[in-house]
Amino acid sequence: MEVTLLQIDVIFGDPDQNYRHIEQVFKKADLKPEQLVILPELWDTGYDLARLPQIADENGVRAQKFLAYLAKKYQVYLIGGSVARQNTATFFNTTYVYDPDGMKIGSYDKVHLFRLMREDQFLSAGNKTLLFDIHDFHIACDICYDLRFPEWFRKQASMQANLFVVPAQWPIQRLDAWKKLLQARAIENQSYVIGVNRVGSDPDNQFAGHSLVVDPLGKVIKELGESEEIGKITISSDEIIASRKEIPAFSDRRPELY
Ligand SMILES: O=C(O)CCC(=O)C(=O)O
Repeated sequence: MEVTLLQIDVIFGDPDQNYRHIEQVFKKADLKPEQLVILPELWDTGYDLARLPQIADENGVRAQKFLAYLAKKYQVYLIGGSVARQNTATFFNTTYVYDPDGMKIGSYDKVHLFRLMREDQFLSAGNKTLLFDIHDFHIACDICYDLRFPEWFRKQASMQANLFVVPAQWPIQRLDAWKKLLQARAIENQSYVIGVNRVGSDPDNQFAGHSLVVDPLGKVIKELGESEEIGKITISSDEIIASRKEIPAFSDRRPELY
């Protein structure tokens, strides 16, 4: 499966500009039909959480229309990073996923809220997994801070996930943790992990970039830099089968002891 990572900057609190920017990025991304395309976290508003009542997307209507249009126009599978979604008086950090006909595959609300960036004060947490098949991969959607919760990933792996996609706004001062956690989740679940981070800064943080693709052995097979960049890679489910055959860690578990 061919994958395109759209590592972009996000303009703080300005959805109109961010929508325009993404349209431009798609134009120059040289996308091929049936590819998987991935955006970063909160690409519409950034972390302007205090202004969510003014700028969040009511019921995600605008984002869903836009992402469906892009998926159909470019004939790609699209994991649409995440957007700030308003549901009456409540706000969520929500991923939408589309197929090449522009049909929605599903949505995911970020489950673990990141206190350091005040998500707990402004957002509500989701409580459901999102798993779906694209080509021969069983994909789980996670968002940024979810990466710190191995139990959550293991639960998805036990539901047959073998590719984890993690859109993020991960700050640069914890770049080491970003890379190591992506690798750890890949190794312990013998799965691919793809992290798509934003670049640039907002009033509180500078973001790390370094979007990463990690193979089921934990090897980094693609790493982007610290500027806007379009990353491309081909991944194969044969690698998952081979690594699980060589080291059958799933069947060697002793759940009765844990
Ligand atoms: O866990 C971290 O260090 C970063 C998490 C984060 O930035 C987020 O969830 O938005």
